[in-house]
Amino acid sequence: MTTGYVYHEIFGWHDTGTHAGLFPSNPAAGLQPLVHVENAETKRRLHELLVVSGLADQLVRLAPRAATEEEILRVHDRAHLDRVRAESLLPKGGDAGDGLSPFGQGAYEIAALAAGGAIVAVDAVLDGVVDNAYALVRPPGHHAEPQTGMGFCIFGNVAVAVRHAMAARGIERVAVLDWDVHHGNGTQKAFYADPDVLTISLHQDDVFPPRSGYRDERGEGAGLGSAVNVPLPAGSGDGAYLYAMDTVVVPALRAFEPQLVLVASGFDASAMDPMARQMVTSEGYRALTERLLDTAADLCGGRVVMSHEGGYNPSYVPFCGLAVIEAMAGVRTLDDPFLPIVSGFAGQDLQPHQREAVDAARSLLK
Ligand SMILES: O=C(CCC1CCCC1)NO
Ligand SMILES: [Zn+2]
Repeated sequence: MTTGYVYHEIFGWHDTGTHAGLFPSNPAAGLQPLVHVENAETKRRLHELLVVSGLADQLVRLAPRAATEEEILRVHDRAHLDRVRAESLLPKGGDAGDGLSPFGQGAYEIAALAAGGAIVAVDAVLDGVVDNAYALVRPPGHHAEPQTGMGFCIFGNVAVAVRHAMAARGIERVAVLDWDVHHGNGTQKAFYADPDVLTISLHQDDVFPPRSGYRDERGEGAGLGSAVNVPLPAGSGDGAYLYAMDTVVVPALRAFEPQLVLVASGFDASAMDPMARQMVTSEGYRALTERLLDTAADLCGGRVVMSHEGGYNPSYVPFCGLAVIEAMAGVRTLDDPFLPIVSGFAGQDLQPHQREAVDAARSLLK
């Protein structure tokens, strides 16, 4: 398989500041300065592992381009775009819209490059330059809604790429699988009434955004049934995620018959992530990817594009990302040194309450 790879060092220059958004430094309250949890390090280390492992040499490097205003406005309101661009001109930047997502000067251009990076990956797959592609972009996008950024996301990178595939490339049916541990609310909202875009989100139940991603969020109007949510209990590991993949995601994709599949690929469901409480291992992510690629091979010539979202452990995200991109390229390089530890955690296999949660989601499939 030929796999495209989008990355640019400037993604590491997106400045999210020295406080965690939620807890700005406040000496009187005992809050010391803290590098924002969404920082460059984790993505940079994934990129460097791809290079050092030799996998990067087996990928087709794709240069990102900036998404145009027109492309961003297919998803977002003019007011949101203009506000981000205006605050991005300020020496101390601004915030994506929820007060938790600070950005520095120049953030507009970097966020436009992230969305454009997802577009470039889609074009390379649709043009047959590569079979599939991974866009290691930053800032992430899946929480950004049409009117506002949210949860460290400025523009909906995946949503912008979906709209590009449909409006500019004539694709009629697109499926989005979001396996970031947090609900893909932004992507869901962009297409909630659209029967031609299937959004599927696997996420830890009720973590972020608060009270979002419940099973009964299934779409509206003509889009009813085109949103699928699989909230998983805290502690869900490889067994639960693969059961959800096999019994909900794959059947939903087969019923929808997409012409293109995008993945909002976050690694914060991993066993070592600070921002949630799941237990997925690198081999779990590899297996999820292999199942998705097998399904996409049957449905849409294997056309799969992944766009990077969350994932905050700088030691483990690199090995999770390596496993996914190895599966996409059909090669193996370095073993995950953490695997013996995390795969040994009790509860990696499917637990009864996790089976119940997945079965409840499956019962709502149309
Ligand atoms: O990884 C993320 C960011 C989640 C955080 C945003 C504010 C608190 C939790 N979203 O996918
Ligand atoms: Zn996340």
